[in-house]
Amino acid sequence: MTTVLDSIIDGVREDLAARQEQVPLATIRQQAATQPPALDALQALQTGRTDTAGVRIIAEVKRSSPSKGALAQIADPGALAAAYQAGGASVISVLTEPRRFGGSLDDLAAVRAAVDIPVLRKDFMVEEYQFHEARAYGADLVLLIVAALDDAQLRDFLALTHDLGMNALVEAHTEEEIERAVAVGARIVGVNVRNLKTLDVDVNHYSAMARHLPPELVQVAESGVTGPDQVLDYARQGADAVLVGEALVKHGNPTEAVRSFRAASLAKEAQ
Ligand SMILES: O=C(O)c1ccccc1NCC(=O)[C@H](O)[C@H](O)COP(=O)(O)O
Repeated sequence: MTTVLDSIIDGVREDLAARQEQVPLATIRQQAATQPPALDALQALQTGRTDTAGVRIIAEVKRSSPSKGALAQIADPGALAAAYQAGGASVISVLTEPRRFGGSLDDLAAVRAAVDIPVLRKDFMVEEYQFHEARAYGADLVLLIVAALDDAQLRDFLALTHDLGMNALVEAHTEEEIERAVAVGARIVGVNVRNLKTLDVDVNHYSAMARHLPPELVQVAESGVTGPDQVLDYARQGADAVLVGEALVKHGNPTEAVRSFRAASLAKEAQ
């Protein structure tokens, strides 16, 4: 059966083939090599569970989604990202897939130019070219979706990511996917409570999966945040960082939204 994830990836491959015709791999590699070194996303996220600064927020620039359609008119993604940073975001996530998410590499470049914190290229990474492209457009961190890759690809792409000086958010949904992420040496593991095959979102899924996450890894709770209470809940389950899209792009005041999410997690120890 063809899943939503399969059909997204088919589109990604078609678009990628067109881009590779325009800009060959050798050229994009050269462009990547001219970028300043990637910022350290691992450091930006890794003490979210243990220090007193509260859970780290990965704030997303998300125009639309397969599950919800259009979410927000984002006229200036750089300005939105700067507003997130002003609220205390630790990392900015930029969806660059155009067909279902309305994103682009131009969005990534605009965000890179507007902030001085790490930037995640959030896309469906299935070929080497995309990793050089991510770096060429200023990404510090890329997404590796375990469900979209076999073990050899996961291992090779993680190594390539590190060779390029970037970090990877390795995204799992099931216990088996967490085991695969750990086995290839992931340093930052996300549990997406959205099932990318069915699009079902179940925020309680995080607590069911969190117990399988090795404590030494950076742990990220992804999706399903509607307000500060959910951020606090993920923080209580041990998340170092929480990735938020829809709730932030729909909020009228993105700086205040990030600030309130961050502040909510500080209540973790209070009860
Ligand atoms: O958002 C979707 O509908 C979606 C569908 C298929 C694959 C990926 C999808 N979203 C990517 C994400 O995981 C989210 O953008 C991210 O975790 C933020 O989620 P949310 O805060 O629930 O917008």
